[in-house]
Amino acid sequence: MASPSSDLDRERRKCTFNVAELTDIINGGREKTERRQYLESLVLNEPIFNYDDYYFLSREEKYSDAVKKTVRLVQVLKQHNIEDPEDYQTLLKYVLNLNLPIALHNSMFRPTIRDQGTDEQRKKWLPLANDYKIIGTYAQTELGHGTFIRGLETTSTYDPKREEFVLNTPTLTATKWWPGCLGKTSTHAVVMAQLYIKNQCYGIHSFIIQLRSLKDHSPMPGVTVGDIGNKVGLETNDNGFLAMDNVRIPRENMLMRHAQVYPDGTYRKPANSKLVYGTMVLLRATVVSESATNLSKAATIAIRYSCVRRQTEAKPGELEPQIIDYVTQQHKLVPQLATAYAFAWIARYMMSTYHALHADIESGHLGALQELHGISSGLKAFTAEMSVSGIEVCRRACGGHGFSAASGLVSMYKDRLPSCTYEGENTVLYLQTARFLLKCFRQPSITPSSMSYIQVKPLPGARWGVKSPEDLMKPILLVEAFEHRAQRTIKSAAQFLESQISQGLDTSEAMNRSGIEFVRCAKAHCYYFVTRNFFQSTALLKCSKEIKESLLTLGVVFALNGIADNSGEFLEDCFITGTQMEFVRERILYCYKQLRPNLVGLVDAFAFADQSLNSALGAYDGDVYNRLYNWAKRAPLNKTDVHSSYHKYLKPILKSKI
Ligand SMILES: CCCCCCCC/C=C\CCCC(=O)SCCNC(=O)CCNC(=O)[C@H](O)C(C)(C)COP(=O)(O)OP(=O)(O)OC[C@H]1O[C@@H](n2cnc3c(N)ncnc32)[C@H](O)[C@@H]1OP(=O)(O)O
Ligand SMILES: Cc1cc2nc3c(=O)[nH]c(=O)nc-3n(C[C@H](O)[C@H](O)[C@H](O)COP(=O)(O)OP(=O)(O)OC[C@H]3O[C@@H](n4cnc5c(N)ncnc54)[C@H](O)[C@@H]3O)c2cc1C
Repeated sequence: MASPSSDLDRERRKCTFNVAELTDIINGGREKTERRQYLESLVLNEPIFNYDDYYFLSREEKYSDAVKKTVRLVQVLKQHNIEDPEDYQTLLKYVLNLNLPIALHNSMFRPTIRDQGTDEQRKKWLPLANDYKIIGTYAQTELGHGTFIRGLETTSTYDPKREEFVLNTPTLTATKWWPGCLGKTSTHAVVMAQLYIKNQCYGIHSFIIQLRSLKDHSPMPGVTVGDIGNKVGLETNDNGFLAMDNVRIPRENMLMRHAQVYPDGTYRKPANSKLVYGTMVLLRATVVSESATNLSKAATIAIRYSCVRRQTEAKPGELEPQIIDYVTQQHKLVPQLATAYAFAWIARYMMSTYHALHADIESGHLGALQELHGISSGLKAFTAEMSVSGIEVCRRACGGHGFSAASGLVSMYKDRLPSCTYEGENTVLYLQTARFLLKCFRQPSITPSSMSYIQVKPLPGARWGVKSPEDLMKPILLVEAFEHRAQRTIKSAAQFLESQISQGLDTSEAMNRSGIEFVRCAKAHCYYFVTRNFFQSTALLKCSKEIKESLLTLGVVFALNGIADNSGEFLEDCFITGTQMEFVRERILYCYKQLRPNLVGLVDAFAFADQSLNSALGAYDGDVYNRLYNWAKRAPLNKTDVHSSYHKYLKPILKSKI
């Protein structure tokens, strides 16, 4: 048997490009790489951030361990004056392999105060939050409602006499349920509640509530709070419940940047009622980036392992091939790698679009709200869905060892799975994007330039200009196929809706009946958007010819697999012919062959620290079998040669039989 490490060494020698150059591209430049390395150096050598036995811990131990790590992380950040949120995100993404029990504090609580608080409120709360003197969460979802926010039942009633709001959980279904970090960690929460003034309801607004005493962490009077119990993954997080019984807060605790309640109870409504949903939009954009990072990790583990793992001698006596050399294995893993790169590029686009449109919104250009919502909803759903399914493909591609916790892929899958549900259930978000696409289809004036393609009506007899398999290496033709599919499905969804309305259905029922068409066109739009962005971004890169070639080939794999996996949608209007579909399959194989020498280089370029992968299968040195063996020996069941259950239960029956 060949040595696993020599297998990876050989793979690395075969790589045609400079891996460090690609790492810089992925990170966004040399300076960013150096910053990342500096941040890594601050934590990687600290024993507290060791994850070696993490997979053996119980849920409670995992939570407790995560709190310990969180506190140390906060100390490190303070010690080195690290305040830039980007640095914090870099640490979480590339270095620390866990969901912190302060995730919501940084990803939602602080941003909500920043975006929805007045200048005075920011001045009061942000220094406390930035310094972790208080820890907050975002409590919106209730037992009875998550998707339909307008249906939330928690009430916040203004008492003008005392200039206070009184918060209540009027029914069981009004109990806040699911908010991350709520159960045991947070001292404060932004609570979304229906605002009542003089018996009139003004809809959902945000209020800052103190949940726990800052002296001893016990729940505040009127507050019932706790953990909701075990769920799929996210064991380090204390997703919680919250019920409030006449909890009084000062008037100043309503976040009043957009809507105001004056001392006498006069209400001033926001310029747009959706401004209160802003933090969710930010987090949806963040999910795109998280989906990219995690799929990159999964591809790194599975591809390194597949170069080390050997199985089934082709001819008697010959060395068994590396499993990566089976084309079926390549067909599992190369598309995941291509998707990881496509998502890394779209994540960058999403974040810069978020910042640009958010700045527009801040300066009063509220038209940007629907554009940002339209783009971010679909991309959140699309990337979460493909990333989660891609992680599972990677896990299965590792065979039996993919089933072991030591692979790192089991917990990754479980921790990412909820991203299809939280921050807007995926179907619900696709439907939101579809609404926006249809609006653009009908109203050129509101269509942003990034979506102007929607205005071009697809020609009924349009045919794909691909004449040979070589043509499939041309980005323009690949993008054209996705553009055509998106245009056609948007048009067809609009026609379907109109046909329902013309049959006499009211708008909401017609929309419901059109839902499947809506989701179809939203997915088609997202595939087009991501493919187009991949080729556009890659074309702009200033890099070596070898890197550009590899990236373009990955783009072709992403596009061609998208066509092959959704072939019906391209064939049904005869845009693509059966012969062209054969070209597609042929070219996919060709691309796998082209990429084969560079697969390890392409995953090494993500530059994940071993600690952040926490995988016996995916470590840089490829020493898979020693790692698996040593890890198993440390399993709690192996602490003694004879387990206590032998003495308690097994011994009597074993003896009685002889
Ligand atoms: C390295 C850092 C890592 C950080 C990682 C952190 C990990 C954290 C982990 C988990 C956190 C999870 C947190 C949460 O889950 S918080 C709760 C999230 N909840 C949701 O997302 C709920 C989803 N529901 C909604 O968003 C909405 O209710 C809705 C489905 C969009 C419908 O809203 P509503 O009923 O008010 O609206 P209408 O249907 O009446 O639509 C009216 C028009 O408004 C448009 N609209 C809706 N939302 C928005 C928006 N946000 N912005 C702009 N416009 C919006 C909607 O499309 C309609 O437009 P139209 O033109 O069609 O009339
Ligand atoms: C791990 C995790 C962490 C979370 N963290 C937080 C948090 O920090 N803070 C917070 O406030 N919340 C949080 N949530 C709640 C989360 O945001 C909601 O669960 C999510 O928005 C989905 O809402 P729901 O549970 O009401 O699902 P439902 O809406 O009940 O969805 C069930 C099904 O109904 C369908 N459906 C619902 N409405 C429609 C519709 N209009 N059209 C078509 N189909 C529809 C959905 O597609 C889905 O198939 C978290 C949830 C999870 C799982």
